[in-house]
Parts: sequence; structure tokens; C-alpha cells
Amino acid sequence: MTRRLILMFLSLLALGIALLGLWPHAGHEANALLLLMLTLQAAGQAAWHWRNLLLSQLFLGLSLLINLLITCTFLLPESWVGVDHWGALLASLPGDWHIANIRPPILMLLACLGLNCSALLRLRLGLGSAIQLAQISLLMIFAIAADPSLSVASMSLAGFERMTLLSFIGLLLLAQWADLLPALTQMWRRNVLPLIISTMLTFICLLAWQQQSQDENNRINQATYVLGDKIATQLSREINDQLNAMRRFAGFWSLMGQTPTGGEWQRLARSYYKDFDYFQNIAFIDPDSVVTRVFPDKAGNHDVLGIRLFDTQPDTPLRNPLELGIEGHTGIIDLLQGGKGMVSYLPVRNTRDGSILGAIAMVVNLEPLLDKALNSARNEAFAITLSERGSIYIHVGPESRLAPWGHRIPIELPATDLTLGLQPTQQYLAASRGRLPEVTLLTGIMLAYLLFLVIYMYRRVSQEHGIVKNANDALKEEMVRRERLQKEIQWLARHDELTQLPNRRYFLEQVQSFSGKMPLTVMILDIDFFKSINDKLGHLEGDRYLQKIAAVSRAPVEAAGGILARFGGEEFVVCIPECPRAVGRTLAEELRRAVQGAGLPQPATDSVVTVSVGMACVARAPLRLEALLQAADEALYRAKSSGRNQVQVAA
Ligand SMILES: Nc1nc2c(ncn2[C@@H]2O[C@H](COP(=O)(O)OP(=O)(O)OP(=O)(O)O)[C@@H](O)[C@H]2O)c(=O)[nH]1
Repeated sequence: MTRRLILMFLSLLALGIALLGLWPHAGHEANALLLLMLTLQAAGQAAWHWRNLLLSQLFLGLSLLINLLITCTFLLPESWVGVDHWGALLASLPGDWHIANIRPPILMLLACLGLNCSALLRLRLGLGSAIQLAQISLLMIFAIAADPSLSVASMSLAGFERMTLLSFIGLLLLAQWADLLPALTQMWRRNVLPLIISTMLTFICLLAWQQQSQDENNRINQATYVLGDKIATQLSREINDQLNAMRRFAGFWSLMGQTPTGGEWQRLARSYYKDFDYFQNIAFIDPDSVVTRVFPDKAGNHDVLGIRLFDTQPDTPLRNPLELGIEGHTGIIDLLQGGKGMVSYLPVRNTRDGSILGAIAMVVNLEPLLDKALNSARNEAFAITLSERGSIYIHVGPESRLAPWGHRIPIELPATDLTLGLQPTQQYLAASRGRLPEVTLLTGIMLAYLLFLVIYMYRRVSQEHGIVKNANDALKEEMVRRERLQKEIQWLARHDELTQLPNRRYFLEQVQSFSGKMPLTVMILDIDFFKSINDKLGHLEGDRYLQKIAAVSRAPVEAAGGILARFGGEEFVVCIPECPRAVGRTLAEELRRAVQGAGLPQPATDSVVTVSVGMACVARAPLRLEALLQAADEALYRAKSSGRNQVQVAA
């Protein structure tokens, strides 16, 4: 209970941090969507830790939907659902929504997705929760360590917001690890190998993603640079072309050797002017720096007629052509007609005597010039600027949602350090960036997850197989043991443990099987004065005597095809099938001698141990065993009473 409370507290703490750190404020409506997703996720996970399944599935499911929608913007090819389509979808929401500001960096988004899925799958080891958490941990490490520029066209989560999101994911991840750990430590054998293999695969995928993202960034960067370079080249070419044209124009008046008359000026200037529509105007300035002619003769230009430029602009480069006979160029200046531009002054000298007739002023307005150079390149994808030493003179295109990088390309122009700036928009980056890195990453993560499941299942099945096999082996062993025991019991039931001879029961069974093998001889052997052996030498020694006598008697009986059994106490009984009386008697004598020959000391007689034998024989069926044994017993009694150590045969 306490553990679950702590885990729930961690999830709610994550929620609190997210609310504090990402609460939408002016201009950040987009955070609202992210915040909604995170709120649902944290609430869902807290509900899971509290084991409220229904609530957790509801919250997590809704959060998953938002997450998948955002993930799709990274994955779906531009030709399927373009960035513009996503934009149109977002435009229907109130506020400033845009693809680049609704989606967090892909690694963090996938970490949230993973946390969401593992909680939805109820942190079950069998469904691969261990690898999911390991993958999320790896994503976190990369999210912290990787270059932020790899997450193109995502929220620019700076400092505090980035820390907020990282802490949010970190806390939820910590809670899930803590929840899973007890089960994982129990089942670590099953998990450790697939975990290592799949984590390594995920790591490789992340490296591949990093590399591909880098390549993709370089490609876009390069393409943007090429475009910028093209515009810059176009700009300098335009200016140089019109400068050359103006040089020809000035050269014409030099050849004429006179200042232009109104009609000539209009005619010739018009033909030049129409080729370069970004000219603000062309003017003729007399040697005293007074503007005497201007084309076109329209409102703004008309105002400059008659102005003595040395008065208004004492340091004007106009002094170059008028005083030195060489070209003079301004930098970027505020034009008298308004706007930013540059003026080139070209000398007009009489070619015959070299006298300075005046100067041609060529006023170029930067904005139309840039327009002409941009040609079709002017669109909403790039912000283009013209600047000089940090001061931006012209800005064309969007001013916000720009990429965090851009290119600055110097333009080769006389007397200026003009620089062209080109900065793509986030929209352009999102649309033109290939989806391969993200597709690789997600496919790799899925593959690693599936690989984990396959290895995990294989190990689980083989472990269970091992358990079944062990149980089987134990069962087999038990069966063998029981069989052996049963045999032992069976043997004990039929044998005498001390002498290893068949007992009375087994003897009676065997004798029944001899019933057709007539003639049949039965003997009873009784050790003489055995009591005194026990009394004098002890029972243990008595047992040893019994064993010895059984051993010496057994071989001759079995050689004759009969059976020797211990009948009880110090009495043995013999039955030999197909044994006539005479043969039986000989065998009985042989047994008696064998016992005597064993040389076991007999304290009662100070001699050796002997046996008395009573024998009975039946010549033909039917076998009446009881009567036969009775006859043998009576013969034994006679042998005992006749002095022992002898064989008596029943009549
Ligand atoms: N050590 C030992 N003694 C046994 C066993 N079974 C019976 N006896 C002993 O055998 C003895 C039999 O003695 P008795 O029946 O009096 O006969 P006996 O001393 O042999 O004398 P006779 O038969 O008349 O020659 C008893 O003292 C029993 O205790 C046994 O398994 N082990």
C-alpha cells in the first residue's frame, strides 16, 4: 500500500511539474495540446499505480491518441499528409497553432509514447515492459545528450521548458521502474539476455537515427545555401550588368562631347531604363553637382531636379567623377526619393579634350532589385534579408517561426559590404525534411521490442520445458525406486532375511509346482543342541551358525534340482522333485556330513555342530504335503531320540 502511494505520488508530482513549467502563456497556446497530453498521461499512470484499471485506460488511451497524432506528423510522408494539411487542421483551433510549435522533440515524444504503452500494457513482464522501460531510458539519455538541432521543426524547448519535460518523463519512468522491479528481480534470469540484446539493437537504431538526422540536416542546409548563393550571384550580376550598361550610357555622352538635350536624354534614357526596372532613376549632373536631367520624369524624381548635391551631401562620392574623372559609388543610403538604395556616379568626359562634362547618376532601389533577383524564389519558405554590417536594410518573407539557423552570403558590389541572409521557416524544414530518420528510429524500436518478445518467449518456454523435464526425471526415478522397493518387499515376503533362503511360504508354493514330478522327497533338518550355542556363544554367533549351515546345505540341494528353505527357528526343510527314496537318503547323508564337515564348534558336546534329518518320500501322486511333512517330522523326532546326528527315513 505504502509503495503504491509513493508511486502514485511520483506520477502526480510529474503532473505538477508539467503544469507549472508548461502552463500556456501569451503566444504559447501550443503548449496547451502538449500539456493536455501530459496531464492525461500522468493522471492515467497515477490511476494505474492505484490499480484503478478503468480510469487509467481511459486517461492513457486519450493521451495515446494525441501522442500518436503528433507522432504521425513526423512519420507520414509529405505526399500522403503534407505539412500544409496538418497546418489546416491546426488552423481551425483558436490561437497560434503551427506544426513546429505543437510537437516536442521526437525523442521526448517517443519516450512519452513508450511510457504510455507500457502503462496501458499494465507493466507486464510477459508483454515486454522491461525492454520498453530500457528503451525509454535510452531515449532519455539521447534526448539529454544529443544535439538539439537534430530535432528539426519541433518546439524550441529552451532551458526551463526542456528541464520540465525531461523531469516529467524522468519521474514517470522512475515510478514505472519501481513498480516493475520486484517482478523483474524475481524473473531476471528470463529477462536479462533478451534485455541486453534488444537494448543494444535500440542503441544502434538511435545511433542510426542520429546519423541520418545529421545527413538530412546537412542536405537541407546545403540546399538552402545553394539557393542563397544563387540569389546573391544573381544580385551582383544584375548590378554589374546595369553598371556596365550605364558605363556605355555615360560613354555615349562622352562621345557626343556635350551635355544631353532634353529630347535626346528622354529617348536614350528610356531605352536603358526599360531594361532595368529596379532603377529608381538615371540622372545627369552638371560639373557643379546640380541635377539637370532625370529619368523617368515622375513625381519623386522630379523633386531632385535642380538640387546641388555638393550642398546636400558634402562628402558624396560624386566628387570622384566631377573632380577626378573616376567612378564613385555610395554604400547603402537613404534615397532622396525614399527607400534604401545605392547610387553610382559615372564620369562623362569630352573624349576630344578630356574636360569633365558632368556625371551620370544611377540610383538603384534595393527592394525592387532584390525582387528581380529573387524572381520565383520569393515565397513563404524563407526569410531573406539584405544587411550591411549588422544593420538589416531589407527583410523579405516571414519574420517568425524561422529555423534556428541561416546562411549569410556576401554580395560582391563596389563600395558596400552587403550581405544576403537566408533563413528557412520551420514550415519549410518540416515539409522538406525526409522522414527516413524517424521511420528508422521507430521501426528499430519496434523491431527491438519484437525481438525481445521472441527471445523472452523462447526462454520462457525452454525454462518451463526444463521444469517439466526435471519433474519427469524425478518421477521416473521415483518409479524405479518404488519398483526396486516392491521387489525387495516381494523378496522379503518369500525369503528369510538372515539366511537368504526361501521361507516357509515360498517353500510351500514351490512344492505345489513339483506336484507332478514324482517321486518327491522331503527332509527336515534340525540343528542339534542349538539352544546351547545361543546360550554359550550368544545369539549373534547363533545367527552366524544358521547362515553357515544354510550356505553349506544349499549347494547340494540345488544341484539336485530341489529347494532348501528355512522353516523356522533352527529348522530347515528340503524338497527334491523326481527324487526316489534311495537318492534322497544319500543326499540327506550328504547334507548331514556337509554340516558336520563345516566344523562349527558345539560347546554342548565339545565337538562340532551336527544336524538330525527326518526324511519322507512319496512315490506317486497325489501329493499330500501336510502328511508328507508330518512323516518327515516324525522321522526327525526318531533321529533326535536315537542320539541325533543321523538320518531317519519315514516308512
Ligand atoms: N540365534 C538364533 N537362535 C534361534 C533362532 N530361532 C530359534 N533359535 C533358537 O533355537 C533354539 C532351539 O532350541 P530347542 O528347540 O530347545 O532345541 P535344541 O537346543 O536345538 O535342542 P534339540 O533340537 O533338541 O537338539 C532356541 O534356543 C531358540 O531361541 C534364530 O533365528 N537365531
